[in-house]
Amino acid sequence: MTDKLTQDDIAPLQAAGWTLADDGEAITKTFEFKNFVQAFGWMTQVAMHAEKLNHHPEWSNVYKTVEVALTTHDADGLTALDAKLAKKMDQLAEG
Ligand SMILES: C[C@H](O)[C@H](O)[C@H]1CNC2=NC(N)=NC(=O)C2=N1
Repeated sequence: MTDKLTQDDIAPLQAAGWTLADDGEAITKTFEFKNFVQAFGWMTQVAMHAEKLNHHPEWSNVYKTVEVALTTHDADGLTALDAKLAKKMDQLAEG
């Protein structure tokens, strides 16, 4: 099992707009797109990466907004997999 992230690992994610949950066990972010197709297209791309990583987001979509929470259930907290998926999500949202 991957080690838990330290505050030093989490700081750059917070700088990129991710919010640390009060219990420290998840990071959250709200992604806003131009329209539903952009939002759902992004979710589809992220889903392929999540499956490849075997690490899956908790998320919900309303029209052009996607609310995301990342945590590693197996570790009851944040691990490198969450950081990796968060970065991928940011990258795909920019492009
Ligand atoms: C059996 C399977 O490998 C595990 O359940 C994986 C699947 N996807 C997962 N996704 C997330 N976010 N956390 C996990 O602990 C996790 N575990």
